[in-house]
Amino acid sequence: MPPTPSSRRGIVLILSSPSGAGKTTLTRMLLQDRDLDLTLSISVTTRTRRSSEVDGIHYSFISEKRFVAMRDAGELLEWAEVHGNFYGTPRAPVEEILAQGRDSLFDIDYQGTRQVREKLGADTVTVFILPPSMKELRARLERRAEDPREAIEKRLDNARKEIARWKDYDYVIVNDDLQRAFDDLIAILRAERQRRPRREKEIEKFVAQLLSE
Ligand SMILES: Nc1nc2c(ncn2[C@@H]2O[C@H](COP(=O)(O)OP(=O)(O)O)[C@@H](O)[C@H]2O)c(=O)[nH]1
Ligand SMILES: Nc1ncnc2c1ncn2[C@@H]1O[C@H](COP(=O)(O)OP(=O)(O)O)[C@@H](O)[C@H]1O
Repeated sequence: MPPTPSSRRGIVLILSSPSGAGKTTLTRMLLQDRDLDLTLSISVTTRTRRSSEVDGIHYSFISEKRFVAMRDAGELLEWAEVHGNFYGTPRAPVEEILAQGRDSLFDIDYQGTRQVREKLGADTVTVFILPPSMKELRARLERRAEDPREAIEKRLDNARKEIARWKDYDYVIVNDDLQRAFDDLIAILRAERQRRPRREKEIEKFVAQLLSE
């Protein structure tokens, strides 16, 4: 029998970008494509919920007290303070998906990316999304109209610092045309799934069988 996709090692696909560059939009597109079989890691955050967000789907919105308790109990795979709020990735769901040889999708910042890479090494694939221009970044944040003015200004202030981290990533995509950016992401995922080290065990078995014919 040819190797099945589920017999390889799972990948943690990480998307990062400055706020407004489009990682949430691209994440939603990836999740809508059921054939890709990606599972979103739902972060916990102390940030206020936006009107478009649903608790437990986009984030789990928790108090700072609860966040600190989870962090101190070792329940977070990584965590960071971003734009004055705490964000973290619950560890257990990610471990479960990886153990099944399936892939998780993370929408986290560069500080969290570094921590995950230290812990999961070669099982991580990291992609940085850039906006086509600073003017367009501001326009997208204003069009999204989900944050108060001060929050938008804070995100724009932080954007230059975040953009400077592009060299920490395996891949960089400029999100100008959305469909083009999405197609590039899928190409990255497909190629990464075929990498020999992720499929070593299953291919070894398959080749042994081929050679025995
Ligand atoms: N380290 C870390 N960063 C996160 C996590 N969840 C979200 N973030 C990042 O926090 C930043 C702010 O996210 P959010 O409040 O949704 O704002 P947005 O980027 O403007 O949509 C983004 O850079 C996210 O990638 C997490 O669990 N851990
Ligand atoms: N390629 C694109 N062209 C135009 N608008 C876009 C593009 N990608 C995303 N947007 C819009 O920009 C805004 C910010 O995108 P979002 O995905 O929320 O960014 P992030 O999660 O990185 O903060 C949203 O209103 C989204 O619809």
